[in-house]
Amino acid sequence: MIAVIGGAGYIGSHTVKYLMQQGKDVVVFDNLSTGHKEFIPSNVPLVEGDLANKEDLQGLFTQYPLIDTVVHFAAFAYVGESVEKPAMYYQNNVVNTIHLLDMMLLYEVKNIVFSSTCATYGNPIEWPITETHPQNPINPYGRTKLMMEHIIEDYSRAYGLKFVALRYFNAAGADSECEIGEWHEPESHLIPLVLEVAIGKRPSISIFGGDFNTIDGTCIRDYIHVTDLADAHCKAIEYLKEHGENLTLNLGNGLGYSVLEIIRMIETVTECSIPTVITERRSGDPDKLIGSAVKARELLGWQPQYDLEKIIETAWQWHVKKFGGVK
Ligand SMILES: NC(=O)c1ccc[n+]([C@@H]2O[C@H](COP(=O)([O-])OP(=O)(O)OC[C@H]3O[C@@H](n4cnc5c(N)ncnc54)[C@H](O)[C@@H]3O)[C@@H](O)[C@H]2O)c1
Ligand SMILES: O=c1ccn([C@@H]2O[C@H](COP(=O)(O)OP(=O)(O)O[C@H]3O[C@H](CO)[C@H](O)[C@H](O)[C@H]3O)[C@@H](O)[C@H]2O)c(=O)[nH]1
Repeated sequence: MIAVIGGAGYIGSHTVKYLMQQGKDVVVFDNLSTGHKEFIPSNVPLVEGDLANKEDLQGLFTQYPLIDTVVHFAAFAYVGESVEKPAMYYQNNVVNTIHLLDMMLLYEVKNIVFSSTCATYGNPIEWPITETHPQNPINPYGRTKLMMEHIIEDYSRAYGLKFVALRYFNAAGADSECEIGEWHEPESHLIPLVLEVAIGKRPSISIFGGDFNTIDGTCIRDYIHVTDLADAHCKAIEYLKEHGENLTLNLGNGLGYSVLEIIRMIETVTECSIPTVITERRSGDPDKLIGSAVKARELLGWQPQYDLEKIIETAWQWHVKKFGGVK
């Protein structure tokens, strides 16, 4: 059985849906701090609990003794907030994750798939970024994730835990059946914010900086569909069971798009014109993040299915369904 920690959140809920479609046995553990109960399929049990409380975790592992694998999404993930409130981030992303690891050891659960991030690379020095690229995160959020990568490695060496650490690039898009999608409160990610302009909820999109060292002066990112991420998790779980070998993998499409290119693609897909305002840079934004996912393709046989247009189409369908009609 697979315990999905943070399974009511954006990437977690898409992974739960995908795992169920693959016939896996799943239980969700979530405190619903940023997740949504309605994102969990009715046939999947939810243990409402907080990683901060070891008793809640004991409850999970005693109630579901068949758990042999944990997929761990639960974390705080706003870069800006992590700069203002680092204590909150170190507590939830590091201390609370250590609780989870300790409880896994106590209940002899040996396999973990961990959500890491391209934010652990900081300002890259070469592209595409491979897994061996130096990791020098430039904000507390990225540092919490890098610390957890190291802690998990140490637990593996000393206590025999087996792990796959997945460094996602920019997760985007929604379930193609439009049952679930991206719903962060507050929303800070580019694509959903631009879609809010398209549905008339905001007058314009702020472009955070027009003087980056890129083709058009705006930041370049590697966007990867959330269902492609879900598929990679499923393959990572199978890999751990078959090979019992630790892995650290980038998950991205290997293609970079600037903020302006994203806005143009959204204008094409939505057939709406998007007013833009160039503002100050947001602190901690590297110019360009483009990942190499060659290792994930080779070792997991992972093949992303969604290009940028499909990513935006699914995000748009979900956005209109969830947040209202077109202006
Ligand atoms: N969204 C991205 O682009 C992106 C990119 C790279 C990495 N990540 C990582 O992926 C993971 C999931 O991101 P997301 O966008 O789905 O976030 P999310 O906020 O939608 O999901 C996180 C889930 O964890 C739960 N949670 C948080 N703290 C908890 C706790 N103490 N106890 C129990 N449950 C708790 C929340 O309620 C929520 O359901 C995070 O670890 C994030 O750092 C996300
Ligand atoms: O209103 C906005 C929002 C974003 N952006 C720009 O759009 C790009 C993408 O920004 P997002 O906020 O959508 O995503 P990030 O690139 O900041 O993603 C980072 O934060 C995520 C956590 O939510 C993940 O961890 C990810 O790995 C990490 O790189 C950035 O250049 C950002 O400056 C704007 O110009 N205007």
